[in-house]
Amino acid sequence: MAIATVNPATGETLKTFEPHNAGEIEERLVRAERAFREHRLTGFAERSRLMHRAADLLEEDQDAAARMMTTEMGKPLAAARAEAAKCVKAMRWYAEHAEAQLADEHPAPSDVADSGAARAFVRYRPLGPVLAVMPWNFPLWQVVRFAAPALMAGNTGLLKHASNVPQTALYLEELFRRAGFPEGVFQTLLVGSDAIAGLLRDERIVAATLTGSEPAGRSVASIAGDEIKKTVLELGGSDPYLVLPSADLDKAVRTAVTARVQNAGQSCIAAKRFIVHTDVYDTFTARFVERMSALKVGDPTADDTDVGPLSSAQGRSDLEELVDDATRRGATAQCGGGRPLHLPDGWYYEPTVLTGVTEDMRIHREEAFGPVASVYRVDSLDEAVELANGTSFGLSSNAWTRDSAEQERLTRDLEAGGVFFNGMTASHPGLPFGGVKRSGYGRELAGHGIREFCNATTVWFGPEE
Ligand SMILES: O=CCCC(=O)O
Repeated sequence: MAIATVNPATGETLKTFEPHNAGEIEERLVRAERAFREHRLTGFAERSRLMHRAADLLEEDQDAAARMMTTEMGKPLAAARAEAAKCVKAMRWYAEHAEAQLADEHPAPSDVADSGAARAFVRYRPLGPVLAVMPWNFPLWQVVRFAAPALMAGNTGLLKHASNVPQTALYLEELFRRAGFPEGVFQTLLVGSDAIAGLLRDERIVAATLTGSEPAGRSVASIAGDEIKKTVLELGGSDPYLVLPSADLDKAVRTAVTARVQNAGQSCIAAKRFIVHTDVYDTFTARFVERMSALKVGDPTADDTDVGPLSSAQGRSDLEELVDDATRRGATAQCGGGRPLHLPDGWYYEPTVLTGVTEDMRIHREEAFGPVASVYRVDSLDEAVELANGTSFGLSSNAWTRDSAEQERLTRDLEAGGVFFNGMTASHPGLPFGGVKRSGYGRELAGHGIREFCNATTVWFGPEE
């Protein structure tokens, strides 16, 4: 895939970029390693000062950065502005909390004595240059949620961003440089995915993080595993959204729409499978279809647009195939189900609600990366849990119930990295984020995220001290 900015609203190629050649990649690896030697020795106060500066700069750039994202991957401008603001918040959050999160840990005195030590503690030390392979769907946020903790911990970062967001990738490198981070602390590699294997095998790269598809995760994890290098993987999701009889139905319907069509449905944590108890199924489905049909699909730069184009022609045809497969096998599109006729240019797809989805349909098993919801009817909580867990994914989950016994049961039984009650899944700097099963492993954000790329070093002093 060429490294290029192609406007998803028009299909027009706006700018193309030459990939870095072998020499340019080598220069960046040298710089990353050299920068790590210095950066690991800087204190938290200095790193925090620089991270705050990066946050301030991004805040000043919010509008321009948002326009860049909208042009490169098609999200509505308001959503792009919100993404930039979320990055600012996360940078400030790590600037303020990293030191406490990486403070020395002191084991129980009885365990220290039992180990024969006069004293012992755990220190979190940085690992080195980390490769970040990142996707286009949240082109700033996916990177910042890696970079803010990684840089605050004393690591250096090398970004291989998706090939359709090169301007955002270069902007991020420039942002950290303008903030004052020394040369080499954060760099963008303009390379295709064919360069990833070589980077992972390079001894200067010590670890990797990837947000992307399951095949991409498998490939990165297998090479990194072969090299005995730590990885964090955040892969796809097909999050369930349970609606049970005690739900506040108005809120459950309104939130369901946002949860499904955020980012034109191109979010790993978007709710995708709506599992609705039979007592409220008819009302929920009718109101959900009504609201999904009323969404305004169109120009992502217009203020009143709810749903922009999908990011690529390929993304749209993948989605079309899933929906066509389902309807061919007997599912019903209660609304949508195709391209909006009034938008012949650009990669638009209508908000779609499918009912009658069955196990033999691809959409039942695969991630629908676009504004397409599958609604299922269930007769009991047991059936809802079984259906919710009947997927290879386990990123997050949502449940609408005001019954505390049901909440307890779902907290115990839903196979996912998150269980969100009476609201929709959203990431937050202070809450760990990640999945189980084929949605990946490891955690981003919060203290869990910053410690992923640290060496938890046991420091032990014998009695002779
Ligand atoms: O695509 C997954 C990440 C979405 C988010 O963090 O809001």
